[in-house]
Amino acid sequence: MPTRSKIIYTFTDEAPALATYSLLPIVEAFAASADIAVETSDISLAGRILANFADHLDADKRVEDSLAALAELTMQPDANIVKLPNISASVPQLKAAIAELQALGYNVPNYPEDPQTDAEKEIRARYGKVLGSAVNPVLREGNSDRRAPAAVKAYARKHPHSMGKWSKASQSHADYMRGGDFFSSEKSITMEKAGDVRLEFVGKDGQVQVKKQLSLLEGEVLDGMFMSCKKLRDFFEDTLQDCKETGVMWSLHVKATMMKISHPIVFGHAVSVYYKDVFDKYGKLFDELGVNPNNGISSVYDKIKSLPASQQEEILHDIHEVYSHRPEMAMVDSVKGITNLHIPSDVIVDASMPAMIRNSGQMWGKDGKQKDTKAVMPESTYARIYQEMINFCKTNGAFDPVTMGSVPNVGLMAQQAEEYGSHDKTFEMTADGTMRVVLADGTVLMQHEVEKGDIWRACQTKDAPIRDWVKLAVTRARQSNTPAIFWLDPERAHDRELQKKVEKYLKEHDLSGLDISIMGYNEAIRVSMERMIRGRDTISVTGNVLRDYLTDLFPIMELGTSAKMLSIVPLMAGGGMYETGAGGSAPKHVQQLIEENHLRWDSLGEFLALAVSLEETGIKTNNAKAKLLGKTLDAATGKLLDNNKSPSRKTGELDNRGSHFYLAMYWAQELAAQTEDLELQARFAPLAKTLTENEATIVAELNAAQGKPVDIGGYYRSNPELTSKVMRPSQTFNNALAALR
Ligand SMILES: NC(=O)C1=CN([C@@H]2O[C@H](COP(=O)(O)OP(=O)(O)OC[C@H]3O[C@@H](n4cnc5c(N)ncnc54)[C@H](OP(=O)(O)O)[C@@H]3O)[C@@H](O)[C@H]2O)C=CC1
Ligand SMILES: O=C(O)CCC(=O)C(=O)O
Ligand SMILES: [Mg+2]
Repeated sequence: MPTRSKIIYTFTDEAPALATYSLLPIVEAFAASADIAVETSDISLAGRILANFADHLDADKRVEDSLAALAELTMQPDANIVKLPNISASVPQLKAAIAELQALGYNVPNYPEDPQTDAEKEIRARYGKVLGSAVNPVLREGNSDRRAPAAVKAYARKHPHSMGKWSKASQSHADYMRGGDFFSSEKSITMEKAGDVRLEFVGKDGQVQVKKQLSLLEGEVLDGMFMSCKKLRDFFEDTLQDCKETGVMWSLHVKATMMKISHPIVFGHAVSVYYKDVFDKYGKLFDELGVNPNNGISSVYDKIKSLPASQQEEILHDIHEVYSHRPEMAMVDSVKGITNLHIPSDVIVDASMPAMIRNSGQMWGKDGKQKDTKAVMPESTYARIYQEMINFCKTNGAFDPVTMGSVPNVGLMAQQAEEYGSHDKTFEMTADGTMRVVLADGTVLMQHEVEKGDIWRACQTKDAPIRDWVKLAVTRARQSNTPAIFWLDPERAHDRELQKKVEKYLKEHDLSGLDISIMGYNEAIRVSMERMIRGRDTISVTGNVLRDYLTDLFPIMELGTSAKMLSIVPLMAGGGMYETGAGGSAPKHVQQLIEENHLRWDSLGEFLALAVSLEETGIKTNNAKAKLLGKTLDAATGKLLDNNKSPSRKTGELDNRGSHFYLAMYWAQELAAQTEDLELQARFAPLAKTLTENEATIVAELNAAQGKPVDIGGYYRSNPELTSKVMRPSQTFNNALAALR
């Protein structure tokens, strides 16, 4: 008998966490038959807060630091982790989670927005570890392989999702800075040998302030770049004037969650430029109150609550006045009056831009109607790809999911590559001067003249992940017999350094019969789209940010959502992490569950990830039963797609729980029908029979639960008993599953 192996199933937030309450009992029951333990690991936002403040909690309320344990596991060759998406918290979300935990009796400290004392600074630093994208960069000790499996693509062709029509007259477009942004100032070097560098600021008075010391490895690529605060603010003002003149709606698309230091600052400038009159008039008062535009206009609403009613009304009146002379702004929720600038985590570029493009290039205005939009994305580095796609749709019309090919991605992300690892090397300048990168021997590697308010950052990309990324690209090209394009822009200093390495490492592989090329971003996306509308597939091999953007952009066009992607992270130490989908944690879905007890979250990403995870367990531990479980799970998923048993968006129809029931039934049927393993056949035959015979009863029980509000006792840390009850409402199904054990 093989040794008992372990799959770690992460417990996260929002919709995927809710889905876990229903899916995990099924997975545990099936996996046990192959002697596999499925262990959960709580990396939810609430869990991470508690783990970081264990010393503030009573002994019975302490939790272990699961993220740290998982991070260690990624370095082990036997790691097998199914990673669901988690909240990357903005400051307002973090504060809401803290308040909820405090109300539940957890004695965690308040978030110090303006820390003064050493104690406050220490608390703030600890919360800094929880803020923003704090999980993925820690666990992603491998590069990324994301694609639509054949069965999923076939499903999308058979049941195409709706696509908004494109008009040649559409005024929608992407707008980005033409100078003064990171792209314009990027400098890049490759370390010839390992060495220490200092990132330092030299003031006008010659004073040197060391901001950060880094130990760089041989072959490591280091970039430095900055965004001019003045030019950014001028750019925002210009975009607003342009919208005012042309009548096009204004929207902002950044990634304040993942780019947790630089993008909230960019977002904050957008807020204080759009509402300039208000910030000019009340600047001093807002400073006293602690208003922070980086947290959105909601920060004003929040902080003025302490003022007398009349003064609050005056400020609200002035905010309202702004709308009369500023262009219309895209809404997140027009019914509730929540705009694009409300909080920084509502509009996240990787998901928001494809949603807009899929929607005829339009977003929703304050009257709830769709309108042409200027999509403002200050950083021009990557914004141009969206303009290319918009142009393409204007010329060729919307993409057709029935005929279009696919653009899978091989993304460089291991060891916090590129911008996504830049947070501890990102600084908002407090004075005019020079930022420079200096070797230990005093050699200046690069420098930039900066002004107060500018955002300067450095990015690191290690050599080993680059080499691994090239290998992964060649492997995928070979295995899928698909052309692969490295998206490397000759205009970018960083990409020129990368290109040298790509050319070098490609030589390590047998490339015979493969079609591998290197292109700038504009050309790469154009060629990929031209091939795509002719039904052809093209692998995009990209850096970390494009990985993120493209793995929502193309899947949302092809499949309607990125949740249906197979997302594998072959860990460099030999283990595997299987991410579910490429999308997020869908907060709107939780709202629908609470109001109507319907969960439209599609767990397809979880099904796909689990099948690979089981198969890998089987291969690595020589466990034939595990392999068979993986194979039959894949077949069951195919059947589920074929029979259209994915969750519906409408309350009263099959939802997440119903789709889990069908998965279990098809999986049991597959196991009962196979003859490779008679023990498994005998074990699952009774379950297959019970579920098949009781299909109508179970679906009726599941659907009958819907339509009424439910209480799960919390948002960030819901009550496990209440949530489990809500997520497992069919007694017939629960009993059948229990009988398997
Ligand atoms: N890997 C990770 O850990 C990731 C985490 N995130 C986090 O997720 C949160 C929300 O991010 P956001 O950018 O708004 O994007 P999401 O990907 O959560 O949502 C965008 C929309 O996509 C649809 N969608 C996404 N996943 C599914 C699914 N499994 N089933 C059905 N529909 C789905 C939903 O559309 P509709 O509402 O129309 O049904 C949803 O509203 C943030 O906290 C973000 O940081 C984001 C990306 C990755
Ligand atoms: O970690 C995050 O905040 C988001 C990750 C993400 O969007 C992705 O990897 O596609
Ligand atoms: Mg993403």
